[in-house]
Amino acid sequence: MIPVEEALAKILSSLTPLGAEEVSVEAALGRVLAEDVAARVTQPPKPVSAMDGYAVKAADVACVPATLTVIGEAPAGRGYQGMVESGQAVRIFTGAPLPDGADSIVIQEDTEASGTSVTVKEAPALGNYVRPAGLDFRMGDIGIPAGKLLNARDIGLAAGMNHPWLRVVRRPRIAILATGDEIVRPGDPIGRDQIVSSNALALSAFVRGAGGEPLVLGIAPDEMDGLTRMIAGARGADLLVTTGGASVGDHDLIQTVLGEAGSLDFWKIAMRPGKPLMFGKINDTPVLGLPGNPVSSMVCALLFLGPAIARLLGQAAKGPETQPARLAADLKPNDRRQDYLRATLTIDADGTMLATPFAKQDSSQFSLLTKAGGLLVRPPHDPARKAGEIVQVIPFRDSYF
Ligand SMILES: Nc1nc2c(c(=O)[nH]1)N[C@H]1C(S)=C(S)[C@@H](COP(=O)(O)OP(=O)(O)OC[C@H]3O[C@@H](n4cnc5c(N)ncnc54)[C@H](O)[C@@H]3O)O[C@H]1N2
Ligand code: MOO
Repeated sequence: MIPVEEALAKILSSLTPLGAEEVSVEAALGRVLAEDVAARVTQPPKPVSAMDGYAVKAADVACVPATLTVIGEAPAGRGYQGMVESGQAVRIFTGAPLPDGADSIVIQEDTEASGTSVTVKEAPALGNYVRPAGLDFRMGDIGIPAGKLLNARDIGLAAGMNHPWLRVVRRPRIAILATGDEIVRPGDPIGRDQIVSSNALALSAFVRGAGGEPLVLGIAPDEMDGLTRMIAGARGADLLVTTGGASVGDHDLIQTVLGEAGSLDFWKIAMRPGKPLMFGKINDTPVLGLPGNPVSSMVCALLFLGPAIARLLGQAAKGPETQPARLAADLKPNDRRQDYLRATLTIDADGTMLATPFAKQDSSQFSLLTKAGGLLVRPPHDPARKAGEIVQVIPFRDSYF
């Protein structure tokens, strides 16, 4: 058996980041930026008012009250064209350009208007409520660095920097193939001795959440010809993910089929759940073969598929992060496999995270994976643990997992 880290390193070393494509800025949420976003405008382009009021010369109103002649109006988007001379003011609104000759804004609450004149009652400091040109950014400033996963704030800044289109890393195309004569798609007639497939759709959701483009190929039978034909559907994908048929049974054919058409390593990984895992290539498409047990396939997705997608997206590719938590139940000594126990995670009175592993941990129990708040990680040969001891957990933080 090989350790989890070794398997992950092998997978990552055989994947290379994908190229870029252009998408509209509004379609770029959740995409990875392929090149720096530099401002194509200066914002604000010229000095503008930050308040509704009057544009004045500060020197004119150093002694208050002071009465000025209102010579015109500057609404946002349509600035005053003339020059403000001594003794004059321009009625101005938030976002409007500061008229030539004016240097400060008096807010309307500090004035009294009467016909074509205005009396200023509070003296403004020089530059009061004036936003200088380039206060936010200047032409050429780098707003968002390449490699950033774009969120709504980034979309706003990129749009404000005048980018209708952005170059982003192409979404990894991940083909997903479930295998097994015993499984049917949800909603299809369920034959005698058959069960409903959960893995392919769970993996599809996982891929989408992680930034990939899933393509569910369907369910391949436990028979060479059918399996070979279904695998051919993965042509053009950046990665083929299979579930089931990874073990040593007579009907576990994935390894044989893939091995004949490409190259495939079969590993036993020192982890539970998720011991049998395959990795290799077929027709130059990398293949990740996950175990069929539903919880094993999802834990393997979290540990291996997530980082693999991150690598294809050119992002830092590493396993999920752990954090300390206080154990809420005693645990027996662990054997040589690294354990990933489904656990509820709660916060106790002093703010410490409390991990309560479920008593049953069979890798067929998807319902417990959904109830869990995270995985309690136990290293190989971890000694018996008592409630109250500190352990490491992987909280399910990603909104899509
Ligand atoms: N003699 C041994 N038997 C097994 C070993 C072993 O080392 N020696 N390993 C066990 C472990 S650990 C695992 S994990 C499983 C992995 O088995 P496979 O990857 O070959 O998967 P299958 O046999 O096809 O299925 C296992 C289990 O999962 C159910 N399944 C399969 N696909 C789906 C799906 N899409 N949705 C829902 N459930 C699915 C399937 O019906 C089986 O119950 O092997 C152990 N055996
Ligand atoms: O790896 Mo299996 O996942 O222990 O059931």
